[in-house]
Amino acid sequence: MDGAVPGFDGYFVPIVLNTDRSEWILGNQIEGLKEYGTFVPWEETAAQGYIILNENATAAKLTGAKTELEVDELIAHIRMGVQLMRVPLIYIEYSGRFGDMELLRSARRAIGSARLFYGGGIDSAEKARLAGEHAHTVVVGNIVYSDLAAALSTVAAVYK
Ligand SMILES: CC(C)=CCC/C(C)=C/CC/C(C)=C/CC/C(C)=C/CC/C(C)=C/CC/C(C)=C/CC/C(C)=C/COP(=O)(O)OP(=O)(O)O
Ligand SMILES: O=P(O)(O)OC[C@@H](O)CO
Repeated sequence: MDGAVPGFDGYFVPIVLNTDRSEWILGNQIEGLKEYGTFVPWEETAAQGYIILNENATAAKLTGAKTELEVDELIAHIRMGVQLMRVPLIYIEYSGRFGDMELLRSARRAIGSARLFYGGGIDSAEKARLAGEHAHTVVVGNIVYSDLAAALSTVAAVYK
């Protein structure tokens, strides 16, 4: 619940789409809303359909995510989020390693009117460029702490 800090431009609330553990689909979110619901800036807040595809990521272990998704399963998860749950964005999460760009390409084809976010293993401009070919938004994580220059180089690679 550390993210409930006022003053940011926006807030994303993740809903893990590829887990059977209900606390990561709605349980923790409801607990959060019980505590902070009155203060949430709804105009700047959106749900995020969160699909975790690296089995070694902390988030995958914590949530018991089913990370081995075939293309048709991935597309079904995206449609569940975008078409049935109406989330405005899907986050393909590979935190800790660079992901499968063919899967990302398939995700983009299925995304409809939602936005596609990608995160995981972006440590160079080239990897950012590859992910940016399919994702609307590329998220940079650990490289910010280990190599700031490389992290900054990703910006121009995506916004070209
Ligand atoms: C009042 C105010 C300003 C509010 C703004 C915030 C807001 C909208 C609050 C509303 C209340 C609410 C709904 C809160 C959400 C509560 C909550 C905790 C929901 C669960 C979120 C969720 C489903 C998360 C799943 C993903 C997950 C478990 C991520 C963990 C990430 C993690 C531990 C990463 C570690 O990364 P790292 O150390 O780099 O390791 P890896 O390399 O292995 O990734
Ligand atoms: O640390 P990395 O592997 O860049 O991952 C970033 C992001 O996907 C975390 O949500």
